[in-house]
Amino acid sequence: MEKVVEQVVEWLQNQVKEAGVDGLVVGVSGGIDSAVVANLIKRACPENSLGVIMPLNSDPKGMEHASKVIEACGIKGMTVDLAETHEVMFNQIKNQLKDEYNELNGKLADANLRARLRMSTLYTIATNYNYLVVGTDNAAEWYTGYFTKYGDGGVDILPLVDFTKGEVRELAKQLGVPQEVIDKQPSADLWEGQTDESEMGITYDKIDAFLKGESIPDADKEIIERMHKNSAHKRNPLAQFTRSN
Ligand SMILES: Nc1ncnc2c1ncn2[C@@H]1O[C@H](COP(=O)(O)OP(=O)(O)OC[C@H]2O[C@@H]([n+]3cccc(C(=O)O)c3)[C@H](O)[C@@H]2O)[C@@H](O)[C@H]1O
Ligand SMILES: Nc1ncnc2c1ncn2[C@@H]1O[C@H](COP(=O)(O)OP(=O)(O)OP(=O)(O)O)[C@@H](O)[C@H]1O
Ligand SMILES: [Mg+2]
Repeated sequence: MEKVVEQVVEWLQNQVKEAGVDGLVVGVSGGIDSAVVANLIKRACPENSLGVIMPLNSDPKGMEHASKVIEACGIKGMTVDLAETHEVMFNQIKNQLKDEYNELNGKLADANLRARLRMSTLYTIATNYNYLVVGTDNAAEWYTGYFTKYGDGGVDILPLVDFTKGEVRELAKQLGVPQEVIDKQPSADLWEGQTDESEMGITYDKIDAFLKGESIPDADKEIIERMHKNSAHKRNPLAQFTRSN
């Protein structure tokens, strides 16, 4: 695992060099994926790496975990609370929609706006420091499209995209991520009580097994293949939709 860590760190350093930037920034949620990325960017750019905590009426325990992650890896930290910004923006949009506001679609739109406000915050900070925005999507999230287009999917580089969720857990152990962060249920934290596996209707273990070419029940395979097909537009945004293609 240490060898794998070294390879990813070297890759990150090359990305910084090739882009001609000065460092790297990531949003730190208190979840395992961003904890791993925070550790990796600290190793890649010890003096020029930043973790941003962006609470948005978030679970306080998660924010506590985010602070612990930043402390444990020694990365520079910053907090930008987005609750007020989100409330103002969502209410203004809702007021304009008036009686055409759709409660059901509105819940998802609200959740995705949260992810997109975080993306905007990270780019504002990245531009200030001349850093790249580092994404946290792993292979399971990327394949299924379980991320918000131009939200947490709106990033410059994706160091974990080749690693299954299980492999991310191995990396987390190797990097000394706090055990409580490793052990908790993955959650996008976009609404109260949300967990990735309950929303997707499938476990990460099953998605990982599928990605490794192992056999899984047909019903699970169908879920994964449906998610993959429906999210093709997210993995290659614009390339297939420009008129020149
Ligand atoms: N065929 C197509 N061609 C081109 N564009 C297409 C399209 N179909 C939809 N679209 C566009 O894409 C939009 C839908 O995509 P998107 O906005 O991403 O929204 P959507 O995929 O509906 O929702 C995002 C999902 O990712 C989850 N998520 C988000 C953030 C973080 C995490 C996490 O794990 O932490 C998880 C979230 O809980 C939710 O299940 C549509 O509103 C439309 O604008
Ligand atoms: N409150 C937050 N503060 C800062 N960044 C956040 C916050 N919530 C989400 N993010 C960013 O969005 C990314 C996507 O969230 P996601 O839940 O997939 O990853 P995670 O929380 O790191 O791990 P897990 O999937 O195990 O919960 C996070 O990794 C992080 O970069
Ligand atoms: Mg999370």
